[in-house]
Amino acid sequence: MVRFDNVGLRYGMGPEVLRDLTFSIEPRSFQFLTGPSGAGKTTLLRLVLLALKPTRGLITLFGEDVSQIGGDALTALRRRMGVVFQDFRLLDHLTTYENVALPLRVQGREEVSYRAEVVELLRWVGLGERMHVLPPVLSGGEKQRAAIARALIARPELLLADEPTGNVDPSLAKRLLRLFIELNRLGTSVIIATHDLALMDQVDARRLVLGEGRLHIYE
Ligand SMILES: Nc1ncnc2c1ncn2[C@@H]1O[C@H](COP(=O)(O)OP(=O)(O)OP(=O)(O)O)[C@@H](O)[C@H]1O
Repeated sequence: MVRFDNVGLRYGMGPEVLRDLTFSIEPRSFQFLTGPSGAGKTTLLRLVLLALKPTRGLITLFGEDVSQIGGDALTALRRRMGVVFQDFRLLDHLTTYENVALPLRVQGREEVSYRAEVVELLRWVGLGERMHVLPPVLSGGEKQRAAIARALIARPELLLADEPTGNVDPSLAKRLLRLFIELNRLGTSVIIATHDLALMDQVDARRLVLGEGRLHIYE
């Protein structure tokens, strides 16, 4: 569902941050993306999300060469992905509940059809008591859980998560990891970018390791 062929990326006139990446992400697969700080994990996720264009090489997403499509078709591809950003990107004027329900509202669904689902997921991530407050009053860990719930709610085909357990304690990190595994079991491909070795050790999953611009894959 994602294929990179000899992809390179540089920011402006800077050095190549990613060099000759060739790999693919299979449907229903689960993998970690890791490597030292500054290795390019966020950059790679932004390429998959179509938030950045490669400087060279070919990216194929859901079978489409992304350099050949634009506008509405790109928006349609993006909607098939769920994302947890490092900085959460919650909308401050919407409640926690409304933020999490947003992907379903965008799909044009009626609130009666999803209300119970959103409330159940919020309870699962421990935000049952916080669903009617605005994001500015949430703690860092609560924001992170709201961002995760928003990324999962529409059961995307591909989920990208950038350090999704960076702000929570180990027991909650374990619980959130179970949520990602459950989503994967239901058919979503999952890519989790993380530094957290203890988290990775909990699952026997493929590891994509970035270093010096190159990718090494451990199956
Ligand atoms: N917008 C940008 N403009 C210029 N350079 C950038 C930009 N974004 C990232 N970089 C550089 O690209 C390299 C890779 O950054 P990236 O954020 O992808 O790494 P990372 O592996 O996600 O790091 P971390 O684990 O610290 O989040 C770094 O050297 C960074 O300074």
